[in-house]
Amino acid sequence: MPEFTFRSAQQFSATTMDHRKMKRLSMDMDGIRIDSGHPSEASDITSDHDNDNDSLSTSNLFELRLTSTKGFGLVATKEILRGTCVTSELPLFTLPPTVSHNGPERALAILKALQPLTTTQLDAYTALHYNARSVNLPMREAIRTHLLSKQYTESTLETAVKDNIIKVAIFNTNCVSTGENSSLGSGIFLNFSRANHSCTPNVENCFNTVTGCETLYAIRDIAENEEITVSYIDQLYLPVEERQHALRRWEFKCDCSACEGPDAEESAHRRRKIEGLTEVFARLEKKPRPPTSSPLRVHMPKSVGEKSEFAEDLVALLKEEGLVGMPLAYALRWASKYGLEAGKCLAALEFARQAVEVEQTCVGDVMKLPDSAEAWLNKLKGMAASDDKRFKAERERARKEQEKERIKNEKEEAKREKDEAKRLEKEAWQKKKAEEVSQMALWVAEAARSKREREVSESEAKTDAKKKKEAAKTALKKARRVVRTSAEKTEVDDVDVERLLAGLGAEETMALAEKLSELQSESKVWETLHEEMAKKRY
Ligand SMILES: C[S@@+](CC[C@H](N)C(=O)[O-])C[C@H]1O[C@@H](n2cnc3c(N)ncnc32)[C@H](O)[C@@H]1O
Repeated sequence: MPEFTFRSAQQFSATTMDHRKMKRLSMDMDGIRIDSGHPSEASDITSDHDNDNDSLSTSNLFELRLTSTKGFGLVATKEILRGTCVTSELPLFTLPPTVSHNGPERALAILKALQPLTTTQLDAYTALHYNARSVNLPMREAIRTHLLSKQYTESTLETAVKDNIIKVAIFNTNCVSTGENSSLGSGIFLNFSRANHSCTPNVENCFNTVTGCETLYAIRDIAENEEITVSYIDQLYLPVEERQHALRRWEFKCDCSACEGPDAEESAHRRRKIEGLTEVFARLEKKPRPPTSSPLRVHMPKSVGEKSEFAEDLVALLKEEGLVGMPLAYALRWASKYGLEAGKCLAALEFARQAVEVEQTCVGDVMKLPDSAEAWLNKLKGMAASDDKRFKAERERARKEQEKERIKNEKEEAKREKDEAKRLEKEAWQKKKAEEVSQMALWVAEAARSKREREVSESEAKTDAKKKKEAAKTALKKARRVVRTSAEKTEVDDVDVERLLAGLGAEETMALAEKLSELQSESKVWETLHEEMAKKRY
C-alpha cells in the first residue's frame, strides 16, 4: 500500500530527479470514504498559530489566509527574494520510521503520539486540513477496537471513533518524510501543512537533517500577496492528466497556469520535451524513473557532444518553464558532467557552480545533500587547479578563441571607426551642399522679390502718370467750358471763341479760365476775351 507522506527535497537522489525515493501522500482507495474537509475554516486560526510549540516558526514573511478555492494557504506579506528561507520549523511531533505507512498500527501510533501534546498544540493540529480517505479500513477498525477498550457509551463511541479517524487523517494528509529516504520517519510541521500545491511551485521544501527542521526556500522571487506554493508531486513534467491523476489523492483538481488557461498548451509542450530529456538522463545514469502510464520512446544521444547538448537543452527548458528548484539543480549537474565528458571543461565548471547555487537556493547551505553538487564542483575545481590535461587543452582552446575574438573585435572596431569617419565626411559634405542650396534659394527669392517690387513701382508710376494726364485733360475741359460759358454770357462769337481756344495751349487756356472766373463784370470778361483773341490774331 502506498504511504501518506509529502516529498522533501532532501530526499532527492543526487544523480537523477526520477530516482528520488520521495514519500508522497497517497490514498487508500479501498478504505471507507468519509467526507474530507477543511475543519480549520471553522476554527479560530491566526497567522502565527498561537501555540506553545517551540518548533513553530513565526515568520513575518507570510501569513495564513483563506483562499477562494483551496482552503487555507500561505500568502507572502512582503516581497520574498529568491533563496530566502521562508520557514524553518521543527515538527509538532514525529512518527518513527518503524511505523508502517498503511498498517492498522499506524493509526494507533498516531493517536499515541498526540497524547503528550498540550491543548494549544492539539488545537493547532486539529485545525489542519484532512482528507478522510487517507484513513483506510484496517486503520478505522483498529481505531474502533482501541476505543472499545475505553469507557464509552454507545452514543459517545461513534463520535469518538469519528474524531479519532479525523486525527489520524490529519496526520496522513499533512505528514512529511524526515531524514534521508524517511530514515527518521515522518512528522507534522504546522507551517508546511498549510502550503498548497502548484505545478510551478515557488518554494522547495526540504527536511534539514542538520537542524531537524522542515524548510521552505524561495526558488524564485515571490511578490507581496502571492501565494506560497510547493509541489506535492515529484514529476512535474508529466502530462496534465497524469499530474492530475497523481494529485487525486489530495482530492482537488489543480487549476494552476500549467494545468489550465492560455499558457497551458505551451507549458504542456515544453514539459513533454522535459519529460523526454529526463528519461534520456535516467537511462544514461541507469536510474530508471518510476513507471508512468505513457511509456516514452526517446532519441538517445549518439555522442558525448550530443549528451552535453541534451543536458543544456534540459537546463534551458526547465528555466523557461519556471521549474527552477531541484530538477534544475540536477539538470545543471548533468550539463556539467556531460560537458566535461565532451571536453567543455570550463562550461562544466560553470554549470557545476550554478548547480551548487540552485541546490543551496533549494535547501540552504547548512545542510549537505548526499552526493551534493558542491562535492562535484570541488572535484572540478581540483581538476582545474591541478594540471589536468583536459582543462589545460580547453584553456589553450579558450585562449586561442579569445585571441581570435580579440582580433575579430579589433577588426570590427577599426571598420566601425572607418565607417564612422566616412559617415561624418559624407554628413559634412551633405551639410555644405544643403547650405549652398539654401543660400541659392535665398538669392533667387531676393531677386524675385526685388523684381516684384520694381514691377509694382513701375506700374504705380504708370498709373500716376495716367491719373495726372486724366486730371490735366479734365482741368483743360473745365477751363474750356469756363471760357465758352464766359463768351456765351458776353455774346462773343462762337467761331471766334473756338478759334481762340484752338490757338491756346493747355496752360494758357487754364490761366485764361482762371482769370475769367475771377472777373466780376461782364464787360471785363468781354474785354479780356477780345484782348486774347486780338493777341492770337496779331
Ligand atoms: C496539505 S493541505 C494544504 C493546506 C490546506 N489548503 C488547508 O486549508 O489547510 C492539502 C489540501 O489543500 C487543498 N489544496 C492544496 N493545493 C491545492 C490546489 N492547488 N488547488 C485546490 N486545492 C488545493 C486540497 O484540499 C488538499 O487536500
